[in-house]
Amino acid sequence: MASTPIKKLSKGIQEVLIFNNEEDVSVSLAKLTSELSEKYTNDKGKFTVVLSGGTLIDSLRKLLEAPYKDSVNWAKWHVFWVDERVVPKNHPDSNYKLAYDGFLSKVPIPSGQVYAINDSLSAEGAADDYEACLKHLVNTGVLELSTTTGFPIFDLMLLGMGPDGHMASLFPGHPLCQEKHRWVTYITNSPKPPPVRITFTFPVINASANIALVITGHGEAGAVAKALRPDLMPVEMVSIGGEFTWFLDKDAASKLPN
Ligand SMILES: O=C(O)[C@H](O)[C@@H](O)[C@H](O)[C@H](O)COP(=O)(O)O
Repeated sequence: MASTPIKKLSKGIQEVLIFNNEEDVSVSLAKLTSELSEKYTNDKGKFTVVLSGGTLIDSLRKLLEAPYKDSVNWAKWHVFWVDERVVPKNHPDSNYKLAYDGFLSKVPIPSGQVYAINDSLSAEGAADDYEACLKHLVNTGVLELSTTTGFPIFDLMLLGMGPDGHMASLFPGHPLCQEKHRWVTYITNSPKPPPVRITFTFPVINASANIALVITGHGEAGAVAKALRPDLMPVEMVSIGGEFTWFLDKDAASKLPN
């Protein structure tokens, strides 16, 4: 049974659906995911899905119930992680373990189509290895590349956002947010523990065909309000082909972070 949003907003091309409670979010997320699974499976014979950690996995629980558990064509799913903590796969901090225990162990996705990180490598090695895995999957036809950007296109990314506004392991103000070339990179000083992680970069996130950003609970309310503030200042609407440089004195810049 689908649940109806109590409110709809839009932010540019992004649609924002607000539900009465987390249960309704979960119901609606299952419906969207199963519809996209059917569409991509029918069109291309496969469905590439990217998971995050956090509360997202629990929000996927309705997919484990009727009608989805038996109607979704799980054999066509290919599962990836937008970010992963560099810990053994059986460690309590592992996003793989979180997803396996709460979701993947309960549906018949072939194990060869679940792409966990190599947990025997360093962060740098694991990021290189995961990027090589994605490139191999491009060569075997599981993933396609965007003809405009050259980055891999995933059918659906299921993402969360932290109270500080981070998504994947891309934290506000961190230089990794500026990465333009790598598909997968690593961080050794994540503000959210554990500190050592690998993460997809923004160009890969931006190449995805669909993103469901799932945010529930009071903890993230401040970050949501900041990200969705309705009023763009006129200066934020300027978009030019050449360079646009701000010249500020220290007083004018005094309320900026750092
Ligand atoms: O490995 C991680 O830390 C997660 O992938 C992370 O990016 C998560 O998606 C957000 O922190 C939101 O987490 P919550 O849903 O628990 O707020």
